[in-house]
Amino acid sequence: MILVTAQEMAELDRRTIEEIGLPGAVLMENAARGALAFFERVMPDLARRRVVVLAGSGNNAGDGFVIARLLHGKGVWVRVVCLRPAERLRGDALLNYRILEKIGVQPFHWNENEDFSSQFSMVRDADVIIDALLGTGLSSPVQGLYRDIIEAVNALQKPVLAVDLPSGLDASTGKVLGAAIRATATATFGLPKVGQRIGEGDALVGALHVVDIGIPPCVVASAGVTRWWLDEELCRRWLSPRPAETHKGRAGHVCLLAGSPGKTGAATLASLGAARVGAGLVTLFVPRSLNPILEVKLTEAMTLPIPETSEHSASIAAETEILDFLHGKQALAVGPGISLHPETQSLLLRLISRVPCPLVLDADALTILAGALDTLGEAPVPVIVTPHPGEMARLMSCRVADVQADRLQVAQEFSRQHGVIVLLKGHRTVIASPEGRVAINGSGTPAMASGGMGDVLTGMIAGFLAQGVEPFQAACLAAYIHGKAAENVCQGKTTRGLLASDLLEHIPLVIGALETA
Ligand SMILES: NC(=O)C1=CN([C@@H]2O[C@H](COP(=O)(O)OP(=O)(O)OC[C@H]3O[C@@H](n4cnc5c(N)ncnc54)[C@H](O)[C@@H]3O)[C@@H](O)[C@H]2O)[C@H](O)CC1
Ligand SMILES: [K+]
Repeated sequence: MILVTAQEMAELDRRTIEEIGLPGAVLMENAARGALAFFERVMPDLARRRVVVLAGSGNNAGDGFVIARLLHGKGVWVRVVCLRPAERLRGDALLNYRILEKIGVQPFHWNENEDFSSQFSMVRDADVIIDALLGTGLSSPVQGLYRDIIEAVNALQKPVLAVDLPSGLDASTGKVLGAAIRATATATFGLPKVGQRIGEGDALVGALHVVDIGIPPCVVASAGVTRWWLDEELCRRWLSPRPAETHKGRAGHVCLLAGSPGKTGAATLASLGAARVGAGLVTLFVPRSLNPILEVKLTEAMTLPIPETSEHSASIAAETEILDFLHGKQALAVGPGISLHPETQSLLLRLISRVPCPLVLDADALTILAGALDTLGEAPVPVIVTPHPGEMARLMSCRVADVQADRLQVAQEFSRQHGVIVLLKGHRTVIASPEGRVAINGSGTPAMASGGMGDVLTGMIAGFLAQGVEPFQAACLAAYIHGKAAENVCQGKTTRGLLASDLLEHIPLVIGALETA
């Protein structure tokens, strides 16, 4: 599903109203009705609860007024508390404020000159609070009364149902501006906001539901937004079905350069990750003395013993043999466990500028690359780099905290700067492409924080590349399926003890579920 910023959503609203002719009041009515239907699913006994709607001064408040009207019509005990005078209301919000008055639901207006606690008692006595203070119109850090109310509501530890966004959350960045509501659930309108999926948004929205308010698909399509939330629906679209007459020669040949003493597991996991997403053939380039070990650890994947250094890592002498072998192959993954031996470093940098097939760089290859970023510009093929936050910080010469503070921006900046696809790992993995496409992964579990997970992912990306999936989508599919496989192993029962090798047999099952749904 597409993710939009506040500005993009406002433009979709504007075009729907001004160019298509759907009145704003209709959108508001659709928004409120859809939100209430979702809220009633989240809280089936809502009709028997005492509900307070907290209203601000814009159309988010307008949604709240309509929800109050609908609740009143169902005989629900509902009160509306406005933080701003009615004179501040405009347009559809004012229209629905007046309608509320006419049906006998007189909103209460907060008086900043009177005692906070006594006025707040109405909110404190409610069973459920509906947050219609601020939506996509948030334009500065909340302060004063808004901040006091938000912090007091959060302190109540009562169910809070957010209209469009938890108030105080920036829809475009996921940053909290001053203070933000911690919602039990959020009904958002039209399309999910990128800020609900990154930064602090993911935690603050609670259960998120997208309400169709009637924005025509043609308006969404013409907006040309290339930012996605990676979910089952999207991955199903991007995963082209395998033709019946496929044979292993048609499913691509993945090569990997991985492994060194003590790191044969990384090479094994990456090779099996490639095989498990359906690559036809897999060949692992491995330092000669380690070959007997990998011959035992691997069955389906082949190995090619290559010249090695005195420390049994890949040697610069392997360059010609590797490049010769790569002709006619469809993808190369380099990095898991290759070591930082100077000769291995030289081999990597020479391969990057000569490799004939799409290239995935991970782990030690990224550490080596941090000292030679210009090499990326010499790559004659698409390159996908898969840093975790620490490796991203080294590549960007910044602190890890800077990476994590703005993951989307950091990934997009590096991608554009170096012309590579960036898969920035972590909670909500981000995939960015040089031409501006970006995706946030919706799958995964904290149990994935264990060694080897990245090796499997690297192999999976290479495996999709080998099957002809275009690089951005290959990285996205691998990220989603990798996380979903981990979810399926854990089944919500654990957040620790998951082994990277546990994922392997679940990968084809996740793919199968995507293909058959
Ligand atoms: N997405 C859709 O198709 C629809 C969305 N709807 C709702 O409309 C809001 C956006 O409405 P807007 O009036 O632009 O903004 P808000 O209601 O979010 O608030 C703006 C309001 O608040 C004041 N304000 C801004 N920042 C602050 C602050 N830090 N502290 C205090 N007050 C602040 C600002 O001056 C304005 O007065 C969207 O979220 C949906 O809920 C439509 O209802 C239907 C179509
Ligand atoms: K809100």
